[in-house]
Amino acid sequence: MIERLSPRQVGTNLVAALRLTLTAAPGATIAYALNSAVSGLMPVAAAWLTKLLLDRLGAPGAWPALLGPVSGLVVLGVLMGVSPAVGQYLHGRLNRAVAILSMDRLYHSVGQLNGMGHIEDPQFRDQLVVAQQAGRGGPGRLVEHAFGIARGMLTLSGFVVALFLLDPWLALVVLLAGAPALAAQLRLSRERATLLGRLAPLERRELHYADLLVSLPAAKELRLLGLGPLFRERMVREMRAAGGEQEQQDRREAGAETALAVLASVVTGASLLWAVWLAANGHLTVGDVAMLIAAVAGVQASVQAIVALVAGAHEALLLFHQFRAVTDIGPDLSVPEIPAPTPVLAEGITFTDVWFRYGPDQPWVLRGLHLTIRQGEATALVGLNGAGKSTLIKLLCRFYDPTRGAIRWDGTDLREMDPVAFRSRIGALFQDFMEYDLAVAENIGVGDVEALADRARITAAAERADAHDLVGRLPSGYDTLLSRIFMDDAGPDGGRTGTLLSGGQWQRIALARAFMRDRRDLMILDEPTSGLDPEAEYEIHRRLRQHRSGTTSVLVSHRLSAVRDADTIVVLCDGRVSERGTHNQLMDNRGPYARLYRLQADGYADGQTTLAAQAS
Ligand SMILES: Nc1ncnc2c1ncn2[C@@H]1O[C@H](COP(=O)(O)OP(=O)(O)OP(=O)(O)O)[C@@H](O)[C@H]1O
Repeated sequence: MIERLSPRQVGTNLVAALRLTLTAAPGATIAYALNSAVSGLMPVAAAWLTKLLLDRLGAPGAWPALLGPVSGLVVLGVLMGVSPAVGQYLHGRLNRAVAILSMDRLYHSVGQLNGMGHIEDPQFRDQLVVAQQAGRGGPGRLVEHAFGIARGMLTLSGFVVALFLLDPWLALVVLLAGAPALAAQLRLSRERATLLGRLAPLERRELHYADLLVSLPAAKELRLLGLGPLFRERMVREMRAAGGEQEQQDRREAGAETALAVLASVVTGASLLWAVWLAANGHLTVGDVAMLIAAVAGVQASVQAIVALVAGAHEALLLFHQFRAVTDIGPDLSVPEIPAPTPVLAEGITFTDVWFRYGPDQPWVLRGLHLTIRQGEATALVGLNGAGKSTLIKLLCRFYDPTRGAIRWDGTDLREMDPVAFRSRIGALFQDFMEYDLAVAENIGVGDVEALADRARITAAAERADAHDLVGRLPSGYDTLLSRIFMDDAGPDGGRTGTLLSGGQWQRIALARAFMRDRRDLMILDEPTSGLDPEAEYEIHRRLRQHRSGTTSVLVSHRLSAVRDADTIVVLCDGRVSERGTHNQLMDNRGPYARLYRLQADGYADGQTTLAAQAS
């Protein structure tokens, strides 16, 4: 998953990271660069001043001449003490600003995914995990490493020049001794980055099990079925697998670093011997020896620091590349440069020979479906489990494009429209609606974000969904926090726990959310009353009938009594329309609809007979 980068990719990623930091924190970036440059030159300056001091110490009456190097060393000492603290502060500031900007960009790009294809793709989700990790500290780390390398290069060049002046051969040997370290660290950093990619699926599964163990929706089944130990054991298994991979990597790193440390010590020892031998034979002064020792140690320290920084930068670069792969991914549904307008629906929506499957390796769900949803009519979709009703709804919202065939809005193919503009024409209640950990008013208001603060519209939507009375009974009415995982600390008395609703009560809130968009062209209701008690269900359907005149609606329901007065009932079977018509027409047809309807009606009749028998 994490591949080798070409020099061009290295360059573009570095430029992109620098641009990101300059946008996020221009002042801190420039100050950090200057601080790095100053701190890079300080060790060399200190070594030269020490050499000067030592050489002048031997000369008679040298006191005035000593003042220069001494005061230089004092100033350097102060700078050396201050520079790391300043660097750390600037780095923290830079990192925080970059993390905010990169996470904002990452989630902006994820928000640009206009379909469901990528978000349901496990490979993309793994890539997303790496990008999330890289986005938080990655770009900042990359720039920090890049400046660190520049700082190290400055120190290194200073010491190399000094060493060359004293002994060119020694300079060459010390420099060459850094080459194996560079090669080894580059290899290790690539391995570390690849490891992150391999760990992503393990970590996602581990988090999934950990989440299940404390999740509120799973809590009941977990306790009743005793699933805790099973999921805990699976979580630990994923952690062990990830830990095993990390352990192997750590072992390789420890081995390589030990070998490199031994090599460095051998080079230092040999250079020291060489310097002492030269001094003993009168080729070097005491100051030269001090400079040579400082230069050998300085070159080695800066080569080591550069090698470690290059390796770190390499790893950060590979991760940043993944981050950019996600931020540059672009929309997963094609949108023409100049999209067709999305006019008010005048005639209807047509499905022409629509074939659809969720992926090339998945079975066909819709198989040559022809359907017309006429403007102003109520169309009901019925069919057995897995017949493709929810899939049809998802295509109707353009969460996916048909694999073959076309869906047209008043004759315009949905693919020619901008999905965002198109979806703003639709109101929907999905079978798997969301229960947001927000206040009631917000839970309803998000149905039309522009009206989030419009209490009158929120109340009207709640009244239509038969939810107003229920909200009135909650501790803070529309301001009640619907959550058991957050405290409601925004209220006047603060620190109150939130409230949890029943399934049917939640469904009414979700229905009210859908009604926030009731002036749109198309209202989609996928099993809107499945969790409601019979009285509430009757009431909601009565209101739906009352309000739907003139609006176009698509209703999916297994409760056939709820769909019997739709203008058209469409029966889906095996991804095709098997019959369509009004309730009476379909009953006369004696086809699948009539059979299902009788089955349900008989169930109720049997129940009534039994109840009557029990009563008598
Ligand atoms: N995201 C998905 N990825 C892969 N396959 C899917 C996905 N969603 C649904 N399917 C498959 O598509 C088929 C049709 O599912 P769909 O949810 O459309 O049926 P349905 O008629 O709404 O069923 P139900 O009455 O149970 O809600 C099923 O076989 C299901 O496994």
